[in-house]
Amino acid sequence: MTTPAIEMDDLAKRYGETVAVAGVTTSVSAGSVYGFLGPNGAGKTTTMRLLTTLTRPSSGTARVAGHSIEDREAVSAEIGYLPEDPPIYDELTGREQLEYMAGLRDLPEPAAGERIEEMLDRFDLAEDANKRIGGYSKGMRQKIGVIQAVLHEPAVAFLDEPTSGLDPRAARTMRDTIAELADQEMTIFLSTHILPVVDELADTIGVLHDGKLVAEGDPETLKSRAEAGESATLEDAFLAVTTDEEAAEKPV
Ligand SMILES: Nc1ncnc2c1ncn2[C@@H]1O[C@H](COP(=O)(O)OP(=O)(O)OP(=O)(O)O)[C@@H](O)[C@H]1O
Repeated sequence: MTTPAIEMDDLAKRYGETVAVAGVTTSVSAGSVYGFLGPNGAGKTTTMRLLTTLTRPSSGTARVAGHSIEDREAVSAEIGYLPEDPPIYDELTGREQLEYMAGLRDLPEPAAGERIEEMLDRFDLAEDANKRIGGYSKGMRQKIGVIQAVLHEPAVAFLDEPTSGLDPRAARTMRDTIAELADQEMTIFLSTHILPVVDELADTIGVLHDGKLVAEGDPETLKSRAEAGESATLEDAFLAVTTDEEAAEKPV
């Protein structure tokens, strides 16, 4: 059996009184797409920040690409991360930003340059690549953010709402690209509120609610658990497992 790309063991994070992640234990197979769902405030971003070593757990452990998240340097070398607000410089052009990232990652030339051009082309950015990012639309910034997260072909890519701000054509390109990267054995940890995206791409879905993993399985299994029967959608399944039972049981 191959080592999982991500392993979490009772991973938890508290901010004062707030329990953001309440002890999550699971693993993600290498080369798979893991769809990470949950209502606002469920703890998805915090989990991704823990796995990408941007914040340290209050308790519990995790391993990413075989390295403990305590070893920031080792994990960083193996991952790419698209956060909600991608770190890009307004004063650079799109091409310069990607070249800068390739430099930080020590990517060899000419392969790096070729990959940058291929990605710019794929995301319809070639014509604007020499313009400053400061003048880019939200969708164009998002494309640069995603490209720089996967440019170095990391073992594991953490993508937070990768289709955010994208028009339908660009969103299609994004979904195709994610599927292609997974085919090339990249593990994709995908957090989004857009359920059809997860339904289409994810091999496994995990649903976080109040910091706890309340459901996990492949899309079809999750749907079959929803009460709506055979016609159940992922939305039905999501709503079923994230309803706050205490609140629902309270008399009105
Ligand atoms: N730096 C922080 N300091 C204090 N509380 C925080 C911090 N980061 C997150 N939290 C709290 O932890 C909980 C989980 O937040 P998190 O951002 O991880 O949720 P999320 O699932 O990503 O939500 P969304 O879907 O809205 O992005 C929330 O109650 C949030 O207020």
